[in-house]
Amino acid sequence: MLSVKDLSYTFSNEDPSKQILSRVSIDIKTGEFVSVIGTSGSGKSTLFKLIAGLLEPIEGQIQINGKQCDKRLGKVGYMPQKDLLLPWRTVMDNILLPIELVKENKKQKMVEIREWLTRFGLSEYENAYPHELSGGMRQRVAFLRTLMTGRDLLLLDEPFGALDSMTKRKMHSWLLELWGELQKTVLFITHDLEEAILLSDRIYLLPSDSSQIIQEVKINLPRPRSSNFIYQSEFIEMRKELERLIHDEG
Ligand SMILES: Nc1ncnc2c1ncn2[C@@H]1O[C@H](COP(=O)(O)OP(=O)(O)OP(=O)(O)O)[C@@H](O)[C@H]1O
Repeated sequence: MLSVKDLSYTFSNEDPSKQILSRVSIDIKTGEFVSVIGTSGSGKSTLFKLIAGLLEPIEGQIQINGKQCDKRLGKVGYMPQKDLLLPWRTVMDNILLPIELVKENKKQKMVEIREWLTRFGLSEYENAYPHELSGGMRQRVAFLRTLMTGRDLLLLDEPFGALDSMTKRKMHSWLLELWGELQKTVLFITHDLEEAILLSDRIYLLPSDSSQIIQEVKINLPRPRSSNFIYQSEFIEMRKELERLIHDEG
């Protein structure tokens, strides 16, 4: 579904040697859930912006569905780190944004969105404004807006980073159930190792120094998983292994 090959990027035109990403390669198969972890500033969000088409690489290729994709904007569902809900638009109008952009039939989509809002426990908030929502609710609205792009590949940039641990656990169960049902392909940024192991089929570890290579870890743990899975010995072993890798990398 997604193939990134030898991707390099720098924000500095004066000093091209100051690369944020250097020859990064990743592959995501259809239906996979893959996380990207790495220290702050290692270039995770930059990688997502490159895949989404908001930035252009200085080197390397990005293929979506087997095709080299130079015009990538709108080809993937992208949920940025900040939820970016427009404060002057209601929940419904925020979710309708991607539909307005491609000039689809809004009335038809509203019926579908109302069904999703009910499933997301937000049916009473259709006409609420973002400031009236809790953090978890805002993330669900932002996720629903990403879903409404209709894209099969979703890039989720640290969607639960700002949530308290109880809400986060609820959101994990919610996302695991939804992912199982929707059969979307997900690329997910997180700083939380437990979250990465619980949700993912594989994890990419982005190096803090762009001269080093990206590492890949397979999460060979059975599915379906629930949020209680984190207490099982195989999960704890996996976490130890990941911590060892991160420690060695540092
Ligand atoms: N628009 C920009 N102009 C210049 N430098 C930038 C810009 N955006 C990001 N950077 C720099 O690029 C590097 C990578 O940033 P990026 O946001 O991709 O990191 P990240 O791994 O997602 O970090 P975090 O985990 O803190 O979100 C950082 O050093 C950052 O300061």
